[in-house]
Amino acid sequence: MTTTTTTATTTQEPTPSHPALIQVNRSPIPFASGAYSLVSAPAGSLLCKITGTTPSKKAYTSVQTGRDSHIELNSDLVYCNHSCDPTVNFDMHNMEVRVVDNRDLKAGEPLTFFYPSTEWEMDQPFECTCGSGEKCKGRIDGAKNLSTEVLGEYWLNPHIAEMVAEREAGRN
Ligand SMILES: C[S@@+](CC[C@H](N)C(=O)[O-])C[C@H]1O[C@@H](n2cnc3c(N)ncnc32)[C@H](O)[C@@H]1O
Repeated sequence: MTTTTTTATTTQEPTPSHPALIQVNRSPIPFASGAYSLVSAPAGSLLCKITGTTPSKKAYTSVQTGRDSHIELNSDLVYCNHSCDPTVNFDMHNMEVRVVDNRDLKAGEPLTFFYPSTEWEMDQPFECTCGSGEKCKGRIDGAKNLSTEVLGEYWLNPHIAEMVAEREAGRN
């Protein structure tokens, strides 16, 4: 008599870091995954504090926290993509993710921020696919190569605002 044993294989999803707040939609296409909001929240409100970070070198996953400092988020916040019409701000001085000031966030919307609001010169530039039409800036490589006028459309972290001011004064 022959016995056949079948072994079930399951793909284990990583444990969500923010199960009440963020849903990560994972794509088999490299760099095409994204974070989506599970909640609605008013403009300007605090969505979460940024915790559990570690200092790092500049990388496509890192976020700039100061002129010469970068961190790894070590959470599902890393899946927040860039948008030229973002839904949230990453405030790396107060370590907060807040809804943008000009509109409310609706459950189901992507959690996106304007990468040049934290990054001066990015490690891995890309052609933006945010789909924001005329608002889309095209190639995203950090604040350094965007005009002061364009940057003026967005909330900026203090380190980026400072570097823009220095550039204006001819020191950067
Ligand atoms: C920190 S990761 C964000 C999560 C990433 N989408 C993933 O699947 O791992 C940053 C990378 O995501 C991609 N990305 C983020 N926003 C994008 C956008 N608006 N257009 C095109 N690619 C984007 C770029 O490859 C970028 O280097």
